[in-house]
Amino acid sequence: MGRVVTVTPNPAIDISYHVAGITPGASHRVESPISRAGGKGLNVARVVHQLGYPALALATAGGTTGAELATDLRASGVPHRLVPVAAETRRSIALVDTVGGETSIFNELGKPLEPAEWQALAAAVVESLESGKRTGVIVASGSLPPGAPADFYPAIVRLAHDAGIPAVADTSGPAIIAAARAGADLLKPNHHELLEATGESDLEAAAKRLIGEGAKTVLVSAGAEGMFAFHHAAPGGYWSARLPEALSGNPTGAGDAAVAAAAVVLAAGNPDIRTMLRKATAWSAAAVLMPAAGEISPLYADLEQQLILNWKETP
Ligand SMILES: O=P(O)(O)OC[C@@]1(O)O[C@H](CO)[C@@H](O)[C@@H]1O
Repeated sequence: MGRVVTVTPNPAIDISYHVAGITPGASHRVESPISRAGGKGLNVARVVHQLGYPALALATAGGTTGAELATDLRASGVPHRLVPVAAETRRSIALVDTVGGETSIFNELGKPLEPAEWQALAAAVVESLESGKRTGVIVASGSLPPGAPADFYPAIVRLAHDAGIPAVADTSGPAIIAAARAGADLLKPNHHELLEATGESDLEAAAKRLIGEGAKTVLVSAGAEGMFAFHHAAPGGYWSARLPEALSGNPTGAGDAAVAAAAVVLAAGNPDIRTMLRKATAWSAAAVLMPAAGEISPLYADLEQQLILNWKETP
């Protein structure tokens, strides 16, 4: 199987605070803060690597947080290449209420990159494709920092297609529409990102809009409701998958685990939508059981056995 190459222009140092009972306006003590290299594409590469599949993470890194990100990534053993940038790498904070069951996420926007830094990141993608190692899929993940070139993710999709391999994009805002128009093989927005980016009020209409724009498959993660899969060759309906009972835990990175699963399926040259949906839903649920993003519980295979899969015909 070819490796999964992930591209993360706007990575983050992810800080997770687990607190038993969060009261807005109150002061809280945090016993065991977790701090690690994050950002969607790094989480995808971590999960792919954890499950023993080949991965390469490409990302930017700058300033002290960038140095911290580099140290943590090195320690993780995930194969990676970091493009040095002048701007300080951002932080993202997840507040997990272990009693209330709610998680709140605070994503810094990130700082603008220089045009030469964007070119260096794109060049790293080209070099990964030209290296002797076979790449099976390219995954472009995460929000873009302010001032990012609108064409960056579409350009990544084109690079993948020129190399004859599929491209996945997991992002938000106008970048999702741009990736769809470039013909991305898979888009994986969450429910809220999907409605926000398309301006639709209904999940099905919104996903079909992305297919209409040019995306081949749209996987929508919808928390406790599970996951929905729309495919361009099956316009008469969509698949859904969910567990009999939703799991509680830390949902940060659950979507990235879903992307990791879908990327492994695509890289193996088996783009069957049901296989992709099953694996993506199970890995995503297994991520909720872990304290921080970028890893999944070994229970993922058991969870896959429990899934309820449905095909819904639509007019
Ligand atoms: O600002 P983005 O890129 O949309 O989200 C960033 C982020 O919250 O997403 C990951 C979880 O999916 C975290 O590791 C990370 O910091």
